[in-house]
Amino acid sequence: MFEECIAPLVDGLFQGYNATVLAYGQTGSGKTYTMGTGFKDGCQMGIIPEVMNVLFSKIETLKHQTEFQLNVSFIEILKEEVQDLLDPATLNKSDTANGHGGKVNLPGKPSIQIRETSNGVITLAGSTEVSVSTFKEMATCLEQGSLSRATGSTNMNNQSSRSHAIFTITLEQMRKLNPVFPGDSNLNDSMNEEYLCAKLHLVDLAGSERAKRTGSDGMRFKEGVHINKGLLALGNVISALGDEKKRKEGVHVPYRDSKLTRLLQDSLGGNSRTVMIACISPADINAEETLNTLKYANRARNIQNKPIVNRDPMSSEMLKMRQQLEYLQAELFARGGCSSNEVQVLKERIAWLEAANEDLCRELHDYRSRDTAVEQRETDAQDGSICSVKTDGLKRSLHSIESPDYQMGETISAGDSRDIDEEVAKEWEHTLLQNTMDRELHELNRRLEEKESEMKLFGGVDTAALKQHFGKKIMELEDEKRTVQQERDRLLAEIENLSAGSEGQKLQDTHAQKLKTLEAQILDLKKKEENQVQLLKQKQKSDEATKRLQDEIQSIKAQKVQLQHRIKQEAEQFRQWKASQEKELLQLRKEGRRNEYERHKLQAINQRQKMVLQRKTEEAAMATKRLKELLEARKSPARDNSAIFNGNGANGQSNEKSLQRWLHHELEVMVNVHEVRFEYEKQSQVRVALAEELAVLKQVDEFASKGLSPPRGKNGFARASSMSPNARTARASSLENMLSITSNSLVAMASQLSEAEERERVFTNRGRWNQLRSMGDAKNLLQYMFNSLGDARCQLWEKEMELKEIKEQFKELVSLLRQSEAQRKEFEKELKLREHALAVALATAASVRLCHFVKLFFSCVI
Ligand SMILES: Nc1ncnc2c1ncn2[C@@H]1O[C@H](COP(=O)(O)OP(=O)(O)OP(=O)(O)O)[C@@H](O)[C@H]1O
Repeated sequence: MFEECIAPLVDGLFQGYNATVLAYGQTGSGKTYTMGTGFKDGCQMGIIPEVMNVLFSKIETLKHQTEFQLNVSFIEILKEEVQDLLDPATLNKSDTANGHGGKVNLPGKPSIQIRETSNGVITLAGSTEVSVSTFKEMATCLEQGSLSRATGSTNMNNQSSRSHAIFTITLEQMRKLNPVFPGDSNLNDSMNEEYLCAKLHLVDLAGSERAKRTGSDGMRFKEGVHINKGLLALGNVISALGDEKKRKEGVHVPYRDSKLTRLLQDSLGGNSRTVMIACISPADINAEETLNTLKYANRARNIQNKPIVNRDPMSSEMLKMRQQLEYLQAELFARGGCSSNEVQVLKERIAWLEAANEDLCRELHDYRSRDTAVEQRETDAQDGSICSVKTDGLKRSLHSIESPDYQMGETISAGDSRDIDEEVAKEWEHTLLQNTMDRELHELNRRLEEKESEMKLFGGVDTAALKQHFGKKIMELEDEKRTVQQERDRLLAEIENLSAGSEGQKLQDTHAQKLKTLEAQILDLKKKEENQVQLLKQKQKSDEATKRLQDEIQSIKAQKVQLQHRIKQEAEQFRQWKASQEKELLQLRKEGRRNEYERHKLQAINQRQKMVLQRKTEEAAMATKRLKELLEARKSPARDNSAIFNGNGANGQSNEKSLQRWLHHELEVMVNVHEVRFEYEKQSQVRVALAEELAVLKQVDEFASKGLSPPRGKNGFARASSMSPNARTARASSLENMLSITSNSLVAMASQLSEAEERERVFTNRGRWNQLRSMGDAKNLLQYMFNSLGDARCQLWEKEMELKEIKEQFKELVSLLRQSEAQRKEFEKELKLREHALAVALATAASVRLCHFVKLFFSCVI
């Protein structure tokens, strides 16, 4: 953990970054153990001793180039009071005071105050800061402070920390920097130094605790209340900082609610790199606390700090000046002595700037023309002119939308397919537009980056400083020129005054020589001055070019913002359109599903009807066939009769049998005719119903084709008009099919019936009994008929009895069914009552638990 989380913070200290390590968790979970705040007898366990090790070994390696100064302070917050653990006065008393809250501020010693400096840094006024230079010294401080810290025994920890402890290491460093002017290190020492100061807070918080579990009472209980209060305030701060929503809303962060949060203000959301260690217990009895700690830590993860390098203001200023100086040095060095080169460089720069400017103008023009084209496309799309380009992708997507299944094909018919066309075209158009705009944005970004990097070439140049520098230089040159000119004038005057003697001649020569040199100097100075003026002018030009470049960048940025805004708008419009489309599609799908269901239902009805009809028709056909056969058999009565009555007249018994067969046959014909007539009537009724339904369907279709709504309230119209056109067609064709089947069957039956009637007419009156030739035959037949009638009656009676029995059984079944239905209702009622009772019981239990929790919460707060 140290390598992963803490070592980088220690490294950061050397770069001037503040850091904080916080250990948080329930009592007895190992915070003190982890932090090493219980450092005793040189036993090096925990983070603080480890930090000390790394710190001193690093100082050892860097000490030849940096001066270090280390200070430590160690304080604790006990019952909302800040106590100094390194105060020599309290140190002596610690033996007696420790562990039992016997800590009191010594009389005369002002208590430690938390202050905030003008630049928002939190300081502790009155706390002892011990300067240390070795590991041992620092370890002594830690050990002494740890000994002075308030600890006490609870049920959950033998040596429970009763306060929040903060061990602070302040690292000050004075770094030697490389001199700006090589070989000029004696110029100003302070300019070649950098001062950094960083603080590392190592915080061992007191553990959150529940009085019931820690078994604390009296003073220990009061301590616990204070501890929880401080932790609650810390929780509120973490919550305000860690909740993104709250952060965005700018919710007030209650740092001032407790001393702990006030002291850690910088560490939580401020200028510090902070690590929070969540100490948890693996015991299941602590599961709730463990979960709370993890939630706490999870929230703390979202806090965003803003660490900065803590350089002292003088040092920062110095750094800035150094950078400026270095730049000027470089400029001077680049321009020194070779003015024509310099002019050349400037000229090149101007030419390049002008070319860049032209490029920018051209791009701007391109962009504007593209922008107009996009706008044109937009207006076209609004006018409803759908893009005529139909790519493969478009066709594919059209196909995929059209294909799904029957009901979609049914619902998305002619008119709807146009909608799909429009939808796909719109989607396609949106993608096209979005792509174009994205490309444009990308292009703009690229150019902006290009321009900005070009600007950087100029950006680094402090033009005002350069101008000032050149102005100063020109003034200096002018001064120098003036001095030289004055010298020359003086020499000229001297030459004139000198007599023409040899001495004078000699002096004159020397003066003339001097004069020449001076003239040459003046010329040289003039040249330099001109060069400087030229440079200044070039500089101005380059400034103008820079300004133009800046303007261009601004304009590109404005365009970029506009484009981004349009992309956003377009995306939003498309999203809304898409949502409405999806809603419509959903509606259509729903309708489609309904239609599909209807279609299946109709199919099933058609199928069933058809089957029933077929069965009936088959039965009718059978009856008709039988009738036909019977009638065929009766067509040759003479032959039969002769066979019956003449051929075997001698045999009386066989004659009797023949007569009986004849009677049977006659009866069978009669029954059969009855059956066929019955079937005929039934089928006629079915046919009428089918024909009526078909007529209604056709009328509804007619109305629909005319765009009218069919008359309301008319029989069958409502059902037919609720059907989809396709379903109507399917039903109509099925009806026609069934009609043709019934027609055929009816025709066959009608022909047989008419034949039977014809025959019947022949046998009316006594024609039927012409078969009987003698009284004996008649008596025999009558006897046979009487017997048959008697048998039939007896059978009828038996059947009636059976029917009666079945009816009785049916009645019993119905009453049983009613009883079981009543019982079911009773059960349901009872079940509902029980459910209600259970819900009430649960709610009561929950409210009791809530009350208990609230009570507990208030007791903690109090
Ligand atoms: N990782 C560990 N390995 C071994 N012992 C541990 C470990 N963590 C904690 N302990 C032991 O558990 C006991 C309680 O630990 P510690 O005092 O650090 O808890 P704490 O969280 O600081 O409690 P409190 O909040 O009450 O001060 C100590 O005896 C400590 O030595």
